[in-house]
Amino acid sequence: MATDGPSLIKSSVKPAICTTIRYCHNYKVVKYTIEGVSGSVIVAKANQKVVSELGGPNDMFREMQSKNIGLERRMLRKTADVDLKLSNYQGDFVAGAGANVSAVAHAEPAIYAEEALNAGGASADPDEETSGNADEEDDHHKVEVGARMTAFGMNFGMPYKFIANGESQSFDDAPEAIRAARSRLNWAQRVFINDPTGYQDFNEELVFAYLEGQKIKYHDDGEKGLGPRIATLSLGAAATMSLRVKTKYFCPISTSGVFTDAKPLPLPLLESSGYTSGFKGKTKTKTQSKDSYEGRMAAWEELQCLKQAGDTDGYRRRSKELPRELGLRRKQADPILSFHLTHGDIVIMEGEQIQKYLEHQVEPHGNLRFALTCRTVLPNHLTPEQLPPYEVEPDSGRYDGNAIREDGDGEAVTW
Ligand SMILES: O=C(O)CCC(=O)C(=O)O
Repeated sequence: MATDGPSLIKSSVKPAICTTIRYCHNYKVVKYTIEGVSGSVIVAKANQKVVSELGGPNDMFREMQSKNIGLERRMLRKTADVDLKLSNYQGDFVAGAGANVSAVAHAEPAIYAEEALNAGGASADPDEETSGNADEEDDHHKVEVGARMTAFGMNFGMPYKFIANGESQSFDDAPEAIRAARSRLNWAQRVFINDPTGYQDFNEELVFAYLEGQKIKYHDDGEKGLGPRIATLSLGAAATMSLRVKTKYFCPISTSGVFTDAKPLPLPLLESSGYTSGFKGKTKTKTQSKDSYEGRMAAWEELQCLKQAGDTDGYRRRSKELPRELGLRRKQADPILSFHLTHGDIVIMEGEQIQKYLEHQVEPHGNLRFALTCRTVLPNHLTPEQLPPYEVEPDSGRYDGNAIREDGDGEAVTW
């Protein structure tokens, strides 16, 4: 297992991941690319100069606690198109559902701020195994009407489909910290990804506030109608973010025991997720080699042939038979990547395949953490009724990173 270089806190990075590090504008920018999955996960670690910059993370964190920004544990919107994914935003329930977090944070903002930062830094155990949750894919079918989101949330700009219509607010009326986060995250995608052709202005910002014990369980952000880049600014307490391969791509068998027809991901990625090709399984009479990678690949190719030949019955029958023949057992993948996020850090997930093949969870460690996540909601994906009653103006792009520019930003180091 590799680590991301000299640092007090080590990330857990499995071998199928390539790590590149460079230093830029006082951020340590760590880029993870994953074998067989296009795109990348970029973690930009902020230093003291970054967090104390005028209008930067410290000022934003203070403002987020001193203004009422409408954070609530919101009811999940229940419509046919989001039904299956509602649990993306469900998790552990806390007392006082529906309460307004600003009121809590208002009580003693300064103490709260300090406690949250200290608790996050001191209590986190980044090398701890992330807890293997029950299969969230299955939870999708158990969503109850009236369920609330895990954390306290508020949305700005374009509406986001997990937030009820009419509950998003214009950036124009938002506190400065919200607008500043959007601007900084737009800057971050320009500077840290450095691919002008892929740039799309973020037009939506979902703010989550996590109080003690709240977290967001494994989910993906790959909803239809979103641009391929998602960027989050962390404020306050530390957190551990983990990514793992989705169960259906780790083990090609559905909950109902049918072969899930997707080309197997590269073996090193599966092995990094805890898969052992051709493990020895015991039957009553003999020890058999089961669930080999070659077997999975051959099964997938067989199904492609049946599909191409238009043999629907054969396809259906073999889809049911193959899991047993191959000795497949449904199993959740181990995380392939876990890293520690602290106050001021930025995470950018870039590329559709990151959302397609992987899912992520975030577990805060302190008393108060804000996650300000920006996305690009493609306007033509929304119906006229779903469009907000206000214009979402482009980000005026005020943030330019000049106050934290460093001479001689280092060469990238890759391994
Ligand atoms: O809390 C975070 O850092 C990320 C939140 C998240 O995963 C999401 O908004 O989809």
